[in-house]
Amino acid sequence: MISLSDIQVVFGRGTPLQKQALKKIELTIETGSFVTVIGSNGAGKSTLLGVLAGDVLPTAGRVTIGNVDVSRKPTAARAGQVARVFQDPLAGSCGALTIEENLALAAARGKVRGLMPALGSKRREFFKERIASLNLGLENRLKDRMDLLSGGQRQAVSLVMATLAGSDVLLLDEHTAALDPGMAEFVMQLTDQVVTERKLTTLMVTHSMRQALDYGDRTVMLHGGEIVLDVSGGSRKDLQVEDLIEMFRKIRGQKLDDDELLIG
Ligand SMILES: Nc1ncnc2c1ncn2[C@@H]1O[C@H](COP(=O)(O)OP(=O)(O)OP(=O)(O)O)[C@@H](O)[C@H]1O
Repeated sequence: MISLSDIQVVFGRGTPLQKQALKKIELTIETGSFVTVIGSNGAGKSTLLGVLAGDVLPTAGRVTIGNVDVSRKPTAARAGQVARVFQDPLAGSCGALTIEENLALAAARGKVRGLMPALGSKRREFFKERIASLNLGLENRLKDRMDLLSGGQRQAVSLVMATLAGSDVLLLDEHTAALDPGMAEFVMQLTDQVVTERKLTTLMVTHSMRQALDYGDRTVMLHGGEIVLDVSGGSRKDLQVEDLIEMFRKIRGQKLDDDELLIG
């Protein structure tokens, strides 16, 4: 279970640019739940993921993951517990390393570094099997550099990487936003499969209202650093994309800019 209690994040405290990105967030997420997170630009979505990943330490409040208080633990100390896939396909892997080198690094996340096991034939075979399950033919390209892959291929490999260290929590930060619609759909289906098979507790930030309702079992809307909507179960099943957009409009109290959300 993940629990956020009274989480506040203030950036640039005491400067003219001071910004309270999260205000007294209270959120409990059951183990294995898949939560979609929506909200307009600057609502605090990425900050929320950052608080869970450890790269944003809260100004106040408590974060627990699996009953362990991680509030003051930096990213490296949570690396074996929390995996993250970013919007930019170049962000979560190293382009200059080969696919298998990236996989080896991902598998070592959260473990004591130093004497890393060499990439022996057993490990190669294991990586090959995992990559073959993507059905993208990448199992024959394990020695290719990551930066030779398309954005969609890279996101697919990033999802495999996210599962290698045995993390229970998966954070997805608009991880399909930079892909063309066909590839975005492929990566979403893969995401759903990975989350279900591995029973991962997942938070997915998305600007797509369709994705927010089609995937996962709960939807949370942030606005101005606060949770303004939290739906699951029957009331979520009854929700249509149009209803969500209407709620968005009401909460914002103004007309939405076209780039603030995607209807599809
Ligand atoms: N490192 C930082 N320093 C100062 N302000 C920041 C920092 N990171 C985020 N902010 C501010 O905090 C607020 C919340 O930002 P955040 O990136 O969490 O929003 P978001 O909902 O993810 O937005 P978007 O959809 O545009 O990515 C914004 O006003 C943003 O400008």
